[in-house]
Amino acid sequence: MEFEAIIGLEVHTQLLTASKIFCGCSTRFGAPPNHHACPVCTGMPGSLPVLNRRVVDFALRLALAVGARINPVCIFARKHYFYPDLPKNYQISQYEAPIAEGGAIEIEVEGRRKKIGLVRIHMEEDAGKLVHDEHRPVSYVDFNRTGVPLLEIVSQPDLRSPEEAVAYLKKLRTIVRYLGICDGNMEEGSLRCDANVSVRPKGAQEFGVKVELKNMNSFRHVERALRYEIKRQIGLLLEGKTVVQETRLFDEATGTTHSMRGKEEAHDYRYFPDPDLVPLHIDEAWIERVRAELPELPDAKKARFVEEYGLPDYDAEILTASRPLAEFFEECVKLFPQPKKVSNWIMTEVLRELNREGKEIDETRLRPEHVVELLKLVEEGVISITAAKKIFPEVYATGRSPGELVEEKGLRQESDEGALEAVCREVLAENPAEVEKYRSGKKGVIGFFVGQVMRKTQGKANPKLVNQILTRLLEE
Ligand SMILES: Nc1ncnc2c1ncn2[C@@H]1O[C@H](COP(=O)(O)OP(=O)(O)OP(=O)(O)O)[C@@H](O)[C@H]1O
Ligand SMILES: [Mg+2]
Ligand SMILES: [Mg+2]
Repeated sequence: MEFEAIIGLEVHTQLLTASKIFCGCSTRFGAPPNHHACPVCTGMPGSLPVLNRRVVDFALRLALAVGARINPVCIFARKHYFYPDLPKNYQISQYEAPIAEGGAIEIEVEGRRKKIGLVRIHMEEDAGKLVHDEHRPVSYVDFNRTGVPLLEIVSQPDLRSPEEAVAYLKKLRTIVRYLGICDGNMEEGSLRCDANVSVRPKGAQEFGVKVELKNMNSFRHVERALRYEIKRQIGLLLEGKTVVQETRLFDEATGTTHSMRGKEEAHDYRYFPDPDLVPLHIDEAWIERVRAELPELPDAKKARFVEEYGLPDYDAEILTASRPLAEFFEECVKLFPQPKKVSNWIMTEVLRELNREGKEIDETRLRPEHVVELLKLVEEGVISITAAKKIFPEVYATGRSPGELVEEKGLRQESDEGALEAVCREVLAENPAEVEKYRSGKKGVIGFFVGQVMRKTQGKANPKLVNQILTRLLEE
């Protein structure tokens, strides 16, 4: 029997606002514990929350970017649960009437495009952090994160494989980064994902019982957790057992999932409208103000790169996956209007360095001028492409000028015609048999001659020029 997986993701994104969602405390990461906490975010009696307007702006940006319907009146609700990281004993979230509903995110897996529907986007506050002492039976609580604004983005159960789930997550991360509303760092927890997954016999209409997976802090973990869980559920069904609805934690050491708790029903949260926060009215003018400031989004940018620069889909996809990278590319093309050459360089040499360091282009010393200077040096025959590749890592690491490094390392190509012709004549004189072959029609031996010239010049001869000179001498 064949099975298919059904996956829906709940993604939490921490917003890049300066202050928290309902108070003026800083959201800056890395302060000593409990230095960004006040009566409001720690839920002291008598304190009152005041909504941060910027959070709404950010939520609207995302809603518009994914084509969601914005609710003209949205409501904050209390979601009750008892856990020490949330001192109020409820989380301010949204339940009925979230800020936006519907919309979709387009993904591409193995060349196939697919729209993944969204259920809703809502605003809420983050909980604090529990720190467990390894040596003593003690836990500490840090409220710096309590009240940091989050957007929760809930997808429809439209995903059918771990690969699709990862593609969706990556796309969502690209979008929030483009919008400048979240840094999308999964390791640091500014983008977190709960994955809901069930399996059913292929062709069945009804969904199976779902399990919610937590504790995956990288794309790889999401993929591994889902893969394991799908296998586990299929195994149960094949044995005639049933899947229980529950929350399971991913264990990265073993690549498995284990039960954390049975899934409480939504009504256990006793949601009700927060009486301290009035319903939020969002008028057209507000929406239009936000819309006017939206940047070009990844899909549009990709289409434009194909259209305007004549790039293959593949290049455009990779270059636009990061907004700073796309901007870097365009800066280069302005100075060196050969898009494919620029793209090739970025997709190989530049991305190799970035991936190795796990960095974004704007976190490095590399500037568009560096890449352009290198490409021009190659174009003008001053250095070989091999030499350009050789010095690039140093340009990248130090931000030094390629021209300077070329001189310092003596990588300048020999482009003096007279000098090169002398070497060419030498090579031809030393290889009369090969010359005969050439003259009898075996033009391919020219490669051999070029190789010999390169050897005699320690690789510094300009190969294009050598080729020209050799052809001229041989045809004489
Ligand atoms: N049978 C199913 N199999 C897989 N995924 C499902 C199934 N049914 C629902 N889902 C997905 O589960 C997710 C449910 O998220 P939602 O936030 O609505 O509820 P919740 O998980 O109960 O709430 P909470 O925010 O408290 O965790 C959605 O992404 C939805 O697409
Ligand atoms: Mg949810
Ligand atoms: Mg959930």
